[in-house]
Amino acid sequence: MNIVDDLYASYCSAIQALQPEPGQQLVVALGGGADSQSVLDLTLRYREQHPELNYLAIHLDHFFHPDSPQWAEFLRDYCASQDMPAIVESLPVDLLNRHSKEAQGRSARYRRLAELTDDNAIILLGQHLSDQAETFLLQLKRGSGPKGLAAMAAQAPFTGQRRLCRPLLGHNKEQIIRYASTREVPWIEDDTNLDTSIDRNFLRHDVVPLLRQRWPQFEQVVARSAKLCAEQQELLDSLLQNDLKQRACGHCFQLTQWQSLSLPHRSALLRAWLQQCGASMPSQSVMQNLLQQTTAAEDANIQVRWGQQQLRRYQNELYLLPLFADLKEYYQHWDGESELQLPDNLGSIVADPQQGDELAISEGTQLSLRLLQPGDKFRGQGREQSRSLSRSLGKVGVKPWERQRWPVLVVAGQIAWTPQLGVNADYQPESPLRYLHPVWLKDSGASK
Ligand SMILES: Nc1ncnc2c1ncn2[C@@H]1O[C@H](COP(=O)(O)OP(=O)(O)OP(=O)(O)O)[C@@H](O)[C@H]1O
Repeated sequence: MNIVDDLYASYCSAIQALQPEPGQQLVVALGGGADSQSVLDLTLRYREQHPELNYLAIHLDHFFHPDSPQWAEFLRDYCASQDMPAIVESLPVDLLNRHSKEAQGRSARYRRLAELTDDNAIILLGQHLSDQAETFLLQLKRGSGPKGLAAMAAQAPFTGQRRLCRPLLGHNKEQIIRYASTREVPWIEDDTNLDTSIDRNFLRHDVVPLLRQRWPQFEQVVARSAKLCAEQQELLDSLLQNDLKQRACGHCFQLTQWQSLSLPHRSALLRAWLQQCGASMPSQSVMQNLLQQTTAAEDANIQVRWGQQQLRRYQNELYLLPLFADLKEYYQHWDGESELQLPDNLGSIVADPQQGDELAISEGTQLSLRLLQPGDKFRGQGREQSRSLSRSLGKVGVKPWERQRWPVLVVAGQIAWTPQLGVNADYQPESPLRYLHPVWLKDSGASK
């Protein structure tokens, strides 16, 4: 089969595998290079036979190259000449030092692609066999396991019901160039792709050609390894599903019978849970630390942090939480009536005569809110003696990290009220004149 028919046959089977329904969006993510321009050309051919779908091309200009505005213009005109509906938009990226420019462009692009497309759109990307081999080698260089080495999937779920589809994944760069040249498809040559200080370009220009010289099938063979890794990962994920269902409940994870599992089993379960929660993956060393801590005694005070999240343990459960702000100094006056917004997603304090505890105050006294401090004492109603407020909260099941962020209402310098425990029996207002009814409205997620 010649390359023009061969590529089209692969394209058609990739799309058919997704069984698009009439009216469904087929979106070409257009970079402007030979790869995505070929995908666009294949899509135009497919449209002739399948007018029942909705077609769209999207190009997002990150201004990474001085010529990029001209490229955007060229792509807009080219799509118009082919009668292809197109969105060509600027998407500048605020570059952070931690990640490569390309990676940051990609994640900004994916976010915007999700916003610009229907919830069940099929988004077509131009990545091919040579990209796959490079991705595999990049993952190898990072020391990844099967999940990373699985590289790119021919089709993968994306946000909502959307799917990502890479119809060129079975063909290498030369074949795509041959296709584009034969079909007289114009494309943009980005000279930054020649910069071998970028890891991917180094592999593309200096490493893979050498490997192919010796082993002409190198890219195909690497793609097979990637596929095997993907299959292993899929199998592992399905084997873990049952156990995960029993252990995981949202952002909480049961450690019951934890010691009876092997170390790799524990590690795979924790990773699967974190992924299910949408958390960023911890590094190998953070993972090791976490595994060590989860096998410590049940009352061990586990606290493992990475990125913007932390894991804490309470009894036999692990909790995935955001990092908390330091609120030791937090102090806020309250008029006793209007809603008082607490910081760091802690919700608010309101007055609610239907639900609030009845707290007597004298006219003109100062009310203020702060968070629990070490040494705070509290005497429950009917109790003979005051005791540590933190311990009293612990007795009613408030978790240690919640206690550190627990609101306390102070009236004329005395702890008068705190959620869950109510009015402090040691608090004695002079000539009480009115009643407050404080209630804590927690934000969801504030004290999971
Ligand atoms: N600026 C962009 N706007 C929209 N989609 C893009 C853009 N850049 C790349 N893409 C899509 O993401 C895929 C992978 O990105 P990558 O950076 O590897 O592209 P590339 O190989 O440089 O671009 P091309 O496929 O256009 O040759 C591309 O094949 C294309 O489908």
